[in-house]
Amino acid sequence: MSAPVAIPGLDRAPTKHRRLLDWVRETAELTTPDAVVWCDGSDEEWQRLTDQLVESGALVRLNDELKPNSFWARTDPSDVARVEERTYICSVDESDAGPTNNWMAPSDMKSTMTELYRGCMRGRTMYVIPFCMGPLTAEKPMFGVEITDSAYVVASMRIMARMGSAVLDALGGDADFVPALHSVGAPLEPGAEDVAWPCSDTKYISHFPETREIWSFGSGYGGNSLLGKKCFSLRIGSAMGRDEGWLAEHMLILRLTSPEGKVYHVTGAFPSACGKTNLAMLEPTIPGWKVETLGDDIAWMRFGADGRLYAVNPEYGLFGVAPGTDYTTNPNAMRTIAKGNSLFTNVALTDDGDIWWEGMGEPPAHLTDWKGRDWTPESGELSSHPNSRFCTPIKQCPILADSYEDPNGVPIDAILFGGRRATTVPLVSQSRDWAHGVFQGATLSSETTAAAVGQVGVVRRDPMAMLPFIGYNAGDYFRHWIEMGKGGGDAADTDKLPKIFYVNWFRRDDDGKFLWPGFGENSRVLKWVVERLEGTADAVDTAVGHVPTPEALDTDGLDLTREEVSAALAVSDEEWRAELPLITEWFEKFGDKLPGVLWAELDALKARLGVT
Ligand SMILES: O=C(O)CSc1cccnc1C(=O)O
Ligand SMILES: [Mn+2]
Repeated sequence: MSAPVAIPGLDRAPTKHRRLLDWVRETAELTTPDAVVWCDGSDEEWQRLTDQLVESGALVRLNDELKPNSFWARTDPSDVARVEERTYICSVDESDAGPTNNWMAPSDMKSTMTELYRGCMRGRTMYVIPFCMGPLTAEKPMFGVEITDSAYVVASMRIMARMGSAVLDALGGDADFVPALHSVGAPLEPGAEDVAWPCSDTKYISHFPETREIWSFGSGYGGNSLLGKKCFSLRIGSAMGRDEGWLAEHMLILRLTSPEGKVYHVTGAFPSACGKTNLAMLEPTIPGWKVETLGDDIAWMRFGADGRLYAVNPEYGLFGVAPGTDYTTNPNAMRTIAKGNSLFTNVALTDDGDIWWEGMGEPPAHLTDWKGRDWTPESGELSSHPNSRFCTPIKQCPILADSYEDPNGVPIDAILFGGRRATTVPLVSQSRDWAHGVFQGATLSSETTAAAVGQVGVVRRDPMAMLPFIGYNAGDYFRHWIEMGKGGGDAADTDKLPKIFYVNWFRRDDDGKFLWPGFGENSRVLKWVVERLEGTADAVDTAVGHVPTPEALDTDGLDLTREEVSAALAVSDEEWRAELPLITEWFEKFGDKLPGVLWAELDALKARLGVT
């Protein structure tokens, strides 16, 4: 039995949690950091870490007058987005990962990654971050512990999740937690000068659903390293939901209040960088309507005793796409970041110590771009990376709903599935019933964005906007959605289920011009959704669901002709007949895993389109 390794900080663990202590020790002995720090989430810790990051050149402190207690970071240009081709679901059986996930046998992945982790934290500090996804007051708090060698990750996790001493205390001596191991994969040789953004060309973002573990190596950025977000709350969370009868979804949550004072809650699933944050923080353009935010990216939905589906946002911050965000497109996001306490990554830095990105109107005469270079409007390049992000506390959002911290969540009245299609998909349609809504979600299609490495603008299936985040076989995931449609809680009544709608803000005319103004005007679509819930709005029964008549949509004050509104709402049977073989090809990927009810929905669509 080798003598326990003496690593400073390892034995100053402020916990008696045996499994946690053993895991931290094993990891320290494998990765051999110079020190271990148990993160407490305090202001002092934030100050110490950000000072250290500024000192190392990883962060630039912004002008306190302009963005108090906020910082600018630049990644290595090779580490700018989620790496889907290096993201793995390592289920015991390959069939449980399914055709939309990369798979490696758990034992093989662990052997491979153990060798990568061996000594990888040399010269660095190993931080232990106890965190909780969702309120600590939940009946069953969803604990995680992230081990990382990145102080940037610690600072970001303090914004994005409940973390530190309060979580460690709540963990007690034996609470369950999801162990999440992260390293930037860049050991620091003695005397070597550190780089501002350490990372590795070798990247693995691996998930072990059966044992609820996460192992990440080589990337310091976003969903690859803030492991409470996509890795825990969606990929591991979705497997938990499958096993326990709830849903972990890539959805915003908003509260909508009508002029009459009636309150509705809406969740919306939109692919990455397709406007979830904007919709979650919407400023309605129609009088008397109010939107309040509960979350912009992730929703956990469970049945309440009353048989309604209740949603909670497990996150504590907003990690939004910066470019395109400004006081016209998302004033509430701008007001949130204006309060400070935020991190900005891969945006541009102004000469007076503020941030700037494309979409903020006229650019300053000079900027420092996301690569650290001098930039002028004549540079001919973007000042900010398309996937650059603001990371800011959700509590600073001026329209945060007062029910945000309710551990039971809010009752959902409507679910929106949002695609990003230039053609074919109408502005909004209501599903015929739950099964048809699941069919709409399962066949959601979108043009790809910069949120993930790869080509932009390619149309791909993105079921429930969860394609990169389903932690198991997508065919089983569709089945789980169908099962959820049987209702739950003490009053399992399908009438209590949310109604499902399919929206598309991105349709264009033949000249490529958007047919719908979007942004705050999307409140008009929310109004029609509510009126459908109340049974007061007209609709045309089309092959793809109930679509508003042009008159049923409140377009007062909009500079749109009736023809333009009709074009946005149009359902072309010919265009949808062209979709049929693509949907068939998509469904065939899942073989016998695909629920028969979805084949039946496709047959019904064919019949409505006059295809035998
Ligand atoms: O994680 C990243 O690097 C960007 S991707 C992302 C970040 C925040 C919220 N959602 C996403 C996404 O891809 O859906
Ligand atoms: Mn997202």
